[in-house]
Amino acid sequence: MSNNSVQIVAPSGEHTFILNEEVLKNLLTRDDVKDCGVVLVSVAGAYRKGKSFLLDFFLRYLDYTYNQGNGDGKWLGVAEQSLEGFSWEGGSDRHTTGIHLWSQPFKATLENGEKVVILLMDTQGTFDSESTVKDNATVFALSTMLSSVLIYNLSQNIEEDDLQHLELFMDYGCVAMDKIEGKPFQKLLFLVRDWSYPYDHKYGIQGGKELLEKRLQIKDGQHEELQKLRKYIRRCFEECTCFLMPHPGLKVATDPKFKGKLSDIQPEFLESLEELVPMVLAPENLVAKTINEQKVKARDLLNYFTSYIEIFNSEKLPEPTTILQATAEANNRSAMSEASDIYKTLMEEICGGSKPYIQPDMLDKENWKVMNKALHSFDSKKKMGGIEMSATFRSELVKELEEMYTQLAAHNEGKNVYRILGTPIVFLTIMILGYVLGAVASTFGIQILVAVGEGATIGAALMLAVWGYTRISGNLRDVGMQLDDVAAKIRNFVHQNAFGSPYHTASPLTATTATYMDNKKDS
Ligand SMILES: Nc1nc2c(ncn2[C@@H]2O[C@H](COP(=O)(O)OP(=O)(O)OP(=O)(O)O)[C@@H](O)[C@H]2O)c(=O)[nH]1
Ligand SMILES: [Mg+2]
Repeated sequence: MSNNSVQIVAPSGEHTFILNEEVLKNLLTRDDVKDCGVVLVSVAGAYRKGKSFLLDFFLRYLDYTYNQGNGDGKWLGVAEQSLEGFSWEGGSDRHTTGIHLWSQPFKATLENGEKVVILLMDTQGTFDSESTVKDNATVFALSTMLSSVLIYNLSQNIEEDDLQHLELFMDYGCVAMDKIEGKPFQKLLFLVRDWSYPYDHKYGIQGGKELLEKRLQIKDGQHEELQKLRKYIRRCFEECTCFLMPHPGLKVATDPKFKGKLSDIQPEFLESLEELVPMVLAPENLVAKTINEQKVKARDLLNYFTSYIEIFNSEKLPEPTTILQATAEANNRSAMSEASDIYKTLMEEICGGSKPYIQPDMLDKENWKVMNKALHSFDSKKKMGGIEMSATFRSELVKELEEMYTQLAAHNEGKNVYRILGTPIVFLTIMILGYVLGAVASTFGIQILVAVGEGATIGAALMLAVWGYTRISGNLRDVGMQLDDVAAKIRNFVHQNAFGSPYHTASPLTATTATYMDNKKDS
């Protein structure tokens, strides 16, 4: 595997986080990736509990299955191979900081035919000695909000405080549930490492389900807060499950020279991996990210990352309503950038750089059609935040498209040979006509017309010479512009008399913001 992990969110000293937007953009807006759905698998939880180590087995599976196209189940690799990918190591101090993604999105097709990319996310462990509550909440929030599968990595058991760390999101989910369609999050997998009681509940998914059932049970006499938390965990996630992992053996846990060789790992740990990893990543088990029942595309993720980082950096700990607001804004912004992309692509085909000049009136009509298509794409997306928020983003979109059109129209004008050469053509034409008139008039001996013809020829030649001088030297620019003006007036006069309308080169925006807004009301 020639790829590596990239740190997309980095701690910045002041207990805030910096988004590495450039790297994330390169990853998510690649042409072959940006329009795909996203399966984002994130592993979060306390530090030093084998999160990065586990993800490297996920990588092996993805590489074997999706890059090499194998399906024979022999993805674990050979006994003596070291385990590489996301950086992991032994020791008591925290290792991973911020948030990392694997630099290669793996491509897959869901059973419904939808194309997706699978992204793996490794996160900074919570509760190390250097992080504040807010640092932990930020990393955990980003994992929860952005992933379609959240693997909550726990050590030995599911304890009450493990559940309480989910509380912020359950409050968010509770606020969100009234405002959005569907459940706020997709899949939550409690992964219990070093499970030591297989005689109570067996290793694997079955034992995990039994344990989770017990831990999420609502009992009489239980504190109201505990009951509420349990109810919401189930209500906020479409699927909530648990897996019990055996201890990997002393070499893994205590040997500083351990490099991840399979031969050094307890066989029952490897057997559990063979059950766990395909359960998350096999083609038939992939869960794509949705928000408000809408598929989230790779490029949309960028908007969500940006919005969430902003609120988590700017407030002490954001209120659930603020998180919801940020989600709704990112959701509208995604619809907006998709519409704007549609406009750009379609207009590029009509008047892009390599396309020839197009009549301004025609361009205006095409713009009207394309703009309506783009706005239709925005309008037809199910959006969060209500009509008012969507109307604000819509008018921002219209403004953006109009600005793009002004630039495109100006660029189109730049290709108009007649406009560039308009002034000299007018003066040259007058010179030729004057000369012809003089010649014809002299044949018939009409002296007055001879004088007019010669006067026109000399006058036009003089104007042409002065115009040429102003353009070449850059001096007397006002005079040059006045001559352009004279030529334009003559041209318009002729056009008006010949075709009944003046010749115009500038392309006025006939479709204004108000017109588009009216259009929306009608539709
Ligand atoms: N006991 C135990 N140790 C494990 C397990 N999996 C990995 N380890 C060991 O745990 C140590 C830490 O592994 P990492 O993957 O770096 O842990 P992490 O959770 O990513 O740690 P941070 O990045 O600091 O949050 C390594 O020495 C691994 O060999 C496990 O299931 N049980
Ligand atoms: Mg780690």
